[in-house]
Amino acid sequence: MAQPAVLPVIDISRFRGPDSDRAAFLAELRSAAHETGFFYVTGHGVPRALRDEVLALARAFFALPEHQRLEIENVNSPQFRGYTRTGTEYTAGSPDWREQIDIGPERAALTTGPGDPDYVRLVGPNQWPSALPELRDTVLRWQAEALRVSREVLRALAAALGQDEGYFDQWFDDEAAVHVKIVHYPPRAAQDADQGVGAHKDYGYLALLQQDDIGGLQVRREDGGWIDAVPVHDAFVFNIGEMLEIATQGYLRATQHRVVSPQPGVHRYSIPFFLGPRLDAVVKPLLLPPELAALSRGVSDDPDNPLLAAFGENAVVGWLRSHPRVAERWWSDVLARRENAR
Ligand SMILES: O=C(O)CCC(=O)C(=O)O
Ligand SMILES: [Fe+2]
Repeated sequence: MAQPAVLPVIDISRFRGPDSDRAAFLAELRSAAHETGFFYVTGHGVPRALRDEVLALARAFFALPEHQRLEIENVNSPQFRGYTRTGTEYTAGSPDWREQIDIGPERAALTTGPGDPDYVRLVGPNQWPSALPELRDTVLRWQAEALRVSREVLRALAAALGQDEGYFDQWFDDEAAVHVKIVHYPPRAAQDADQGVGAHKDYGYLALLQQDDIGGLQVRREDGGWIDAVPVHDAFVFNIGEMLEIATQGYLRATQHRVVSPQPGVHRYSIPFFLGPRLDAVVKPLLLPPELAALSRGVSDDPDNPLLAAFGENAVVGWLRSHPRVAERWWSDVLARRENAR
């Protein structure tokens, strides 16, 4: 099969358009999601002003003096929310050259008892910088819009897979475990040190990305080459997460991608949004129409990073692994219990 050089563009407003166009729209979406697992989404209705505002605030936050960024460092947060410095996150054994803020659903922490699952401790408030008070309101509005658009894309995907469009809805209510990152990729430190973020797949169901106009995101092709996800005006980049790969037994695929660091003197800002379900969600394989099931490729599970069908436990394992300092400070009892159980 010829390898695509550019990612397909999906106009999501066609999903609510004339009935006569529905089958063609769903076929386009299905092939974009099955073949590359990455596509641009236009027609999403997120106001330009909000998208500009959130990027402008991202630039303003990362321009703050370090002590003001560290005011919201994630070690302060039992829920892994807040700021992480450049070079402290690793992908495939090498440090990623980016700094970021992790933001989740804005909720009060729950009081937990001995019988509660560990994931209940992931529920809680975000941290917001006192030096940039506007950030909270703007990011929460953007988060709500990203949730709206990604749920709509998920409904369209359910329909494209021969299900009722509400098939996934029960796991994606107001308690869905969504995750926003606000990311700054500083210029590369040396010409060959270009790992903004190393090659990886996203977990969750879908990821939505708002990027600025610098570029650097690359998507793995089947033949091992890379496609540049060049910035497209007014479009979000969408990709399939590992949970949808599991649910479709590999009919949809979570494609690897990476970010190449900007050139010296150039800074890139991006805002990824990961659509996770409720923490108590359990992923069940869906029953695909036979003609699609015949094209399922199975789930490509990594023995170093096994995927669990129970979403909340998956999230706990992922956070404990990726932020050991937060884990030691706030989750030492859980770590000890898990260690003893091995
Ligand atoms: O910043 C980007 O362009 C993509 C980031 C990404 O892939 C991630 O954070 O998972
Ligand atoms: Fe990613």
